Amino acid sequence: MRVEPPVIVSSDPASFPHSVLRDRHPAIVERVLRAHPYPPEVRTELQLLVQEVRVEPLRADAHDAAAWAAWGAGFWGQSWFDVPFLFAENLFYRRLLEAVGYYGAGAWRGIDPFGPQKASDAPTPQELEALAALEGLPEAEQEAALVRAAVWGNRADLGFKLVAGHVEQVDELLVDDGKRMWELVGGGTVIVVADNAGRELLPDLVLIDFLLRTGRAARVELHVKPAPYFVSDALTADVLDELRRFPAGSPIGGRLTAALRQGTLQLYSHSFYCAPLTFHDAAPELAGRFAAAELTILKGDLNYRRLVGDRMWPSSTPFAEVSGYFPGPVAALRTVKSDVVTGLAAGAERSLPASWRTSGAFALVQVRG
Ligand SMILES: O=P(O)(O)OC[C@@]1(O)O[C@H](CO)[C@@H](O)[C@@H]1O
Repeated sequence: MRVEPPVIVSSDPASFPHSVLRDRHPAIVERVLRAHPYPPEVRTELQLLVQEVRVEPLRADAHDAAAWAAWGAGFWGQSWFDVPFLFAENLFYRRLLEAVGYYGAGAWRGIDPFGPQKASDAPTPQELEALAALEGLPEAEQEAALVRAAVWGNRADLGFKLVAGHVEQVDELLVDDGKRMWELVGGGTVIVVADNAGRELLPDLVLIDFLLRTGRAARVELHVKPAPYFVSDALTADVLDELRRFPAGSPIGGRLTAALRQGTLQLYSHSFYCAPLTFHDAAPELAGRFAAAELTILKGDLNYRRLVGDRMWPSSTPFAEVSGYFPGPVAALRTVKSDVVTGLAAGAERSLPASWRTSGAFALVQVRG
């Protein structure tokens, strides 16, 4: 049994997690304050959240106060920088929703604090056309192109772009198990666990259309977040917005809409997706879905961290070993935007630039059958 490295915290001022809490979270709040003309009491709550030194629980009347009290047991009252990074980030987004009254009884209930930001980063008609044109290629070429579009689409993460500025266009896949991914699908159910809306969700939808129209999947479940999260993560409303972006008469848009109506494409969500947990702790209902699927495709950096555990693994730790517990075949498609990496060849990282784990210039397509 491999000894697990400790769970990542944010205490080292030179570390990536520290920069997320110190720089990214205040920048996110700043954007939220600009996005909507929130009333004074909301603006005050948001400013207090940014200034908070020690993690505080949700208000007692929150619908999920008890769950959060348990997840944070042992952490309440500690510095934001000293609690696990995954917990701190999740709590930040949950507390942000509390501050803006997302679950409250008032008039701002259900208003997505990140909605205007998502809308301003919508895919262009040219991006839609380029993806639609793939249909003219031989199927093997479509398979390869769709995996690449889906993995690089993961760079369209607004939380990341907020502080990353211009991303180096290195476009290097450090691991490419794409072919193996296609060998795993044979006409059953495929689950796609979505990450970001907009420019990431678009290639994901085109991939789903390919799975369904070629019979590689009889049924696809698209898992979305139950609430606004990590700025640009996709909700049901974002999927519907995205479908409306396909021009009238677009075959892909038409097929996807029909698939939703027929149930061959099903939208699904679970509170787990906004909880400070890894897939090791997925609820039985969710784990059962993964077990029954022919393949689960996990999109994005955060889902990768949830899959292998938010730990500073040596990068040569075998991916199959750390994902072996996942209840079914799994493919992780992810642009590398945080410290957690597994599955590289021994010594491979020696030739990479110092910033390779967080620059968004590298990506992974990793599969465990
Ligand atoms: O999951 P995604 O959208 O690919 O990325 C989420 C992200 O931007 O946020 C986290 C840090 O705050 C990291 O996991 C990653 O950098």
